[in-house]
Amino acid sequence: MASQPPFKTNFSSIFGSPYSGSTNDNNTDTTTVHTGGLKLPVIDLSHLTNGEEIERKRCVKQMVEAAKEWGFFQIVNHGIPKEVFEMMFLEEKKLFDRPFSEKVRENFSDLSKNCYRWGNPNATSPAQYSLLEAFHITLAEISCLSDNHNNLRTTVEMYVQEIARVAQMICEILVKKLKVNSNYFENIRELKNSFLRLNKYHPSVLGSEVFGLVPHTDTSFITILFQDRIGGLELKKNGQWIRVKPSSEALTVNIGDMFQALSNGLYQSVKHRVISPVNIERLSIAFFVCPYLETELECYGNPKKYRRFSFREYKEQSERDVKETVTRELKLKNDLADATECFNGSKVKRAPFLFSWLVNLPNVSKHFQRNSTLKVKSSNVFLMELIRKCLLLGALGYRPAFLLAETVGDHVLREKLKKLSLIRSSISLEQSCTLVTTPTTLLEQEKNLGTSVGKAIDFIKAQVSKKKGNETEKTNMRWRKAKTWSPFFHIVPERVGRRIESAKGKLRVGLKLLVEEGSK
Ligand SMILES: O=C(O)CCC(=O)C(=O)O
Ligand SMILES: [Fe+2]
Repeated sequence: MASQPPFKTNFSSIFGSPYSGSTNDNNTDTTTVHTGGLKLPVIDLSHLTNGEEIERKRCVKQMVEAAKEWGFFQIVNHGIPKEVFEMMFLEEKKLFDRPFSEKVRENFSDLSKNCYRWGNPNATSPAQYSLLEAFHITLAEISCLSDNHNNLRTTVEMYVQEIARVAQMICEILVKKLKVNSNYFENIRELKNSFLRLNKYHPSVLGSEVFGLVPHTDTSFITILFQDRIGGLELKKNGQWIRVKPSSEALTVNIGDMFQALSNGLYQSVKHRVISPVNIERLSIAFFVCPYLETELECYGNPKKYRRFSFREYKEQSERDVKETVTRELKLKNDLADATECFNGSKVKRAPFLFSWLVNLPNVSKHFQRNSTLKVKSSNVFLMELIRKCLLLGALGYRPAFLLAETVGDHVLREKLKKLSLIRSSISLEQSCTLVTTPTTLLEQEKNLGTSVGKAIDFIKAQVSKKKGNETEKTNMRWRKAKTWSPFFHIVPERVGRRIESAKGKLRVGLKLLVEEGSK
């Protein structure tokens, strides 16, 4: 019986069939992986136990620096025998090889209901879909693993024993630097909310825009990952995705949201993702050190970036974030469909030229991306145009511009539109507008209109400045900000995919909300 989840069918039922590898999302950002020059810190843990005091101190310093600078590091000589990993992988394989119909069954291996996850049923775009299946086993559940799978239980117990020892060492070092209450890590093996995640990534069959695991941060204090030799894990540093080299000797450690909060942002919970392997499967095992639900986290440092909050509170907030994002996403999709429909056909004839340009923008962008003979550098150029025109149209009082701003999804833009629309300009672009449909003619006409658009924008800027008195500089600054704003990271609701699975939200969003609510 087939063990693999029905990814293709599921994917097609969400996004339509057959999947062509091209979507309306400009958000996948899968191509910008840079590896040259940057090397993930590798920390030799043997210095902690065997080394001289000076070596021990150097090792501690390296780890703390890595947590601050990278939020990621690799550890070698951790003392876990390689047989432990081999046995764990064997059990993991056996588990994933069980028939799919069994794995989805409630109480499979006496595990809890949501322990087996695959794909992402809540994805609203292919870029939110993860081509993986995973078992999520909390420490509390290990002892419940059924006797029928005794090997699994004993192997998992052994693995957790070993990995928790290493986690204990790392957490103690990291927390010591913070001068906060270190009770959080008294006995990691007893933190029943901590969990193992067994991941199996399937070869990319749904197109290059679909991730193995969508970009996310971990909710944990720290996560320790063991992976096979296939690779695919990438982390984000200075705006670039960097590949983490797999190694059978090294474990990869990353800082999670809880340590970022505890350290008042000193340690970084860094965004990471997995690119689907090509023609091969990939296995990994992640151990997440998490507090008890009722544990209250208080950050170190002044001024405090985050108020005191419990882990439960954080998780619940995150779940709300996820729900809202999904609802918002679906609403935006419908809005865009409405807007497109509205401006297709006869109605479009009455629409101003710029608006039809806007509606066609995603297609235009794709067209030029594919056609290298045209001198358009990237879809960024088009998206910046989209923003500029949204602003302009909003300023001229066209309500649909709000819809498109919503679709772009950036609050700076929306706020700007709200303000600008109060100042009705007398400029009418409609006079010079004719309906256009093809990307080339659109661009040509846009070029012809270039100067008047520029003038209109200048006029609006002047109006805004006048209205705000001597706030011209401020306005210009906001304007520059809107112009340099990168749309990619706002369009991707990265919270949705992985976070739905793990019921967690974006630290930036989740904790910011907490701060705001708590700033009394
Ligand atoms: O499998 C990997 O390389 C990363 C897994 C991961 O990030 C996770 O499970 O949160
Ligand atoms: Fe992760």
